[in-house]
Amino acid sequence: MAPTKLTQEQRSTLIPAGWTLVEGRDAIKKSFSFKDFNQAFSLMTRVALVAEKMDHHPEWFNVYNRLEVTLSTHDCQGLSMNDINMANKIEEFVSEILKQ
Ligand SMILES: C[C@H](O)[C@H](O)[C@H]1CNC2=NC(N)=NC(=O)C2=N1
Repeated sequence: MAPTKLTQEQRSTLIPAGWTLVEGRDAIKKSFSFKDFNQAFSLMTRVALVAEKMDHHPEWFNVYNRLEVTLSTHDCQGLSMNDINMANKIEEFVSEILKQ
């Protein structure tokens, strides 16, 4: 089924901590900072595998230990539950990596 845009109610309750709305488009973003490139790329490889499984892909920009992630759903031109699910998955991986 095609994804649908989140309602205001869903936006206010489901967007995880630290994710902010992007200006000028219906998307959320968050910046992460790791110890080194190895940690940043470790997150990216984990996310890449999940993205393929979910058929939902992040936009991201990486420089060494820093990663900026933007989530939005092209199929509905805005935020959908796929973005919430992906953001939660990213948070889970980040906390695993930061524990190491
Ligand atoms: C054809 C394919 O299933 C779609 O284009 C998928 C792939 N990955 C996707 N990723 C994102 N972020 N949004 C989408 O709408 C999307 N759609």
